[in-house]
Amino acid sequence: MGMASSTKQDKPSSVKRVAVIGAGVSGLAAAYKLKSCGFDVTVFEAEGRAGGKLRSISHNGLIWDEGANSMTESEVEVQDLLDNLGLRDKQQYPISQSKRYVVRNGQPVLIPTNPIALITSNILSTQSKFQIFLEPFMWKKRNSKIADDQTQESVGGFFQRHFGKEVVDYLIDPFLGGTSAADPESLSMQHSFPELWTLENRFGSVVGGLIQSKLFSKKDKSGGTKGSVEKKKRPRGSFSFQGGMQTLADTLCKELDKDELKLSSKILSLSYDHNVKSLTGNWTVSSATNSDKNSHGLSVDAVIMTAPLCNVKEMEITKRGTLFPLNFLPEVTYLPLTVVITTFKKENVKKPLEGFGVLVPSVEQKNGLKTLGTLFSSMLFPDRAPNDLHLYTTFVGGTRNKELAYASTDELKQVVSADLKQLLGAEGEPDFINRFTWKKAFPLYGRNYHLVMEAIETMEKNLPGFFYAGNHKGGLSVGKAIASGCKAADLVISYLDTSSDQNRTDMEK
Ligand SMILES: Cc1cc2nc3c(=O)[nH]c(=O)nc-3n(C[C@H](O)[C@H](O)[C@H](O)COP(=O)(O)OP(=O)(O)OC[C@H]3O[C@@H](n4cnc5c(N)ncnc54)[C@H](O)[C@@H]3O)c2cc1C
Ligand SMILES: C=Cc1c2[nH]c(c1C)Cc1[nH]c(c(CCC(=O)O)c1C)Cc1[nH]c(c(C)c1CCC(=O)O)Cc1[nH]c(c(C)c1C=C)C2
Repeated sequence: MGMASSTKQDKPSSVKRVAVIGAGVSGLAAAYKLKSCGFDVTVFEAEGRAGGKLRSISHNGLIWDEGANSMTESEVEVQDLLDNLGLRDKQQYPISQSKRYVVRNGQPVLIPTNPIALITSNILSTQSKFQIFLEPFMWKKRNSKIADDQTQESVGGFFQRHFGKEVVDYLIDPFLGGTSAADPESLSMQHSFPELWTLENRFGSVVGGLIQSKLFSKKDKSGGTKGSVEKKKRPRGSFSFQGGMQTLADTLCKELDKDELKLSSKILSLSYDHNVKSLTGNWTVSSATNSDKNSHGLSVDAVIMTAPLCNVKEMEITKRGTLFPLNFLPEVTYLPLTVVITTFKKENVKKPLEGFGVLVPSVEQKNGLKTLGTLFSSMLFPDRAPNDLHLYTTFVGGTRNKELAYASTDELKQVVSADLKQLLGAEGEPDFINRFTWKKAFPLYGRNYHLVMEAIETMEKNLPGFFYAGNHKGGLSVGKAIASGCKAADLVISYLDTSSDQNRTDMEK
C-alpha cells in the first residue's frame, strides 16, 4: 500500500522534475503515478484545498458530496490506483443501486434494466418498444450532410434515427441530464459516445452492433485468458468511500510530501527554453500565492496541465523567449450546476423510494417539475444521515435552466421541496438545507468539440514536454479523469526517457 516517502535531499540530482497544474483527481492521480516511478513532482493548486470537483462535507452527523457522488472502476487505471492506495477497505457500495427512476406523467417509474423488464414497463409506449426491438432492421442512415461532417450530429439526432423521439425524451434526455447536465441537442454524439459512434460506423445498427461486439468479446475472452493476469472480480457499479468522495482526494494528497503540494498557488505563466547542454530545467512554472503576489518560478523538465481550458487561456506561455499565443484555444461552454442538500424526517416522507435516485426528463417540466434529478443519498449510504432522517442530493441548472442554478437559497428551497413533495411525498419544508453552486461544473462536449480536441493537440505538439489531462479530454467521469491523468504521466515518463537519451548523445558528441 502507498509508496515510500522520500525527501528531496535523498534524491540524486539527475531525478527528473515534473510540475502538475491542478490538484483535482486527474492531477493528483498523475502526480501519484510519477512519484511512484521515482520522479520529483510538485502539484500547484489555485484553490486553498485539493480535490477540485471532489468535495465532501461532514456537518452535524450528516455527510454529503457537493461534487461527484460516486464513481465506477471500468478503467484499469482506477482499479490499480485503488489497490495501490489501499483504499479497498474504505470503498462503499450503495444499497439497491440498480433501481433508478425516471419521471413519466409526473410520477417516478423504474427504469427497466433488461429486455423482459422493458416489455412490461410503462416507461415507453408499445410503438417505441417495437422500435427498439426492430432497430436492427429499421434504423435510418445518417443524412449525407452529417456523414460528410462527422462531428455535427447531436446525441438527440443519433438516437432519434435509431429509436425514435419517445426514447430520446424518456431515456436519453434524463440519462444525459444525470451524467452531464446537458440536453440531447447540445451534445455531440461523436465526442459524448465515441464507442457507439464507431459501432454505428462498423455495424450500422446499434442493437445489432452491441450484440455482435459482445459476442466477439466473449469469444476473445474464452480464447485469450491463458497465461494472462486476470483482474479480481469486483462488485459492478458505482461506489463511494467512507467519508464521501473527498476520501479519494485526501488519500492521494497523503502520498505527497508537504512541499510537493502547493495550495493557493495559481499558475500564471509557463516558459519553455530548450537547452541541450542541461539535462534538466526546460520549463519554468510561475505562480502567485495568495499571501505573496510576487511570482516565483520553479524549474521543471515537463508539465502536466489539468486546469480547465478556460483557466489555461488566462495563462501566459512563452517559448524560447517569445510569447506562445493561445488565441487558437476555442471558447469552451461550461454548464452551471447547483447541488442542493436537504434532509426530511422519515415520518414526513410519505412515498420514499429505495434505490439510486430519480431523473426528470425535460418534457416533464410541463408537469411542474424544475429539478434535473435527485439522488437518494442516505438510502444509498445509510451512514450519511442519522437513522430518523432522509438526506437527498438534488441537482438544478445545466443547459435546461442555467438561471435557476444562481437562484437564492430560499427560491431553491421552494423548488426542491415542491419537486420532492410531488415525487416522494416529502411534506413541509426540509429540516436542513445547503446549496453549492458550480459556475463551471462541466465542459459541454458540444457539436464543435473537435475544435477543443484539436487545440489540445496543437498545444501538446508545439510545446515539448507539455501534456494536457483531465475531464476536457476523453470523458467527464471521475474514472475517466483518473485514466487521463495516468496516461499523461505515462507520456511524460516516455518523453523524459527519450529526451535524456537524446541529451546523453548530444553531450557525448
Ligand atoms: C456537481 C458534480 C457532480 C458530479 N458527479 C459525478 C459522479 O457522480 N460521478 C463521476 O464519475 N463524475 C462526476 N462528476 C464529474 C467529476 O467529478 C469531474 O469531471 C472530475 O472530478 C474532474 O477532475 P479533473 O481533475 O479533470 O478537474 P477538476 O476537479 O476541475 O480539477 C482541476 C483543478 O485545477 C485547478 N486550477 C484551475 N486553474 C488553475 C491554475 N491556474 N493554477 C493551478 N490550479 C488551477 C482547479 O482549482 C481544480 O482544483 C461530477 C462533477 C460535478 C461538478
Ligand atoms: C441529475 C443530475 C446529475 C446527477 N449526477 C450528475 C448530474 C449532472 C453528475 C454525474 N453523475 C455521474 C457522472 C459521471 C458520468 C459518466 O460519464 O460516467 C456525472 C458527471 C454518474 C452517473 N449518474 C447517473 C448515471 C447513469 C451515471 C453513470 C455511472 C453509473 O451508472 O452509476 C444517473 C443519475 N445521476 C443523477 C441521478 C439522480 C441519477 C439517476 C437516477 C444525479
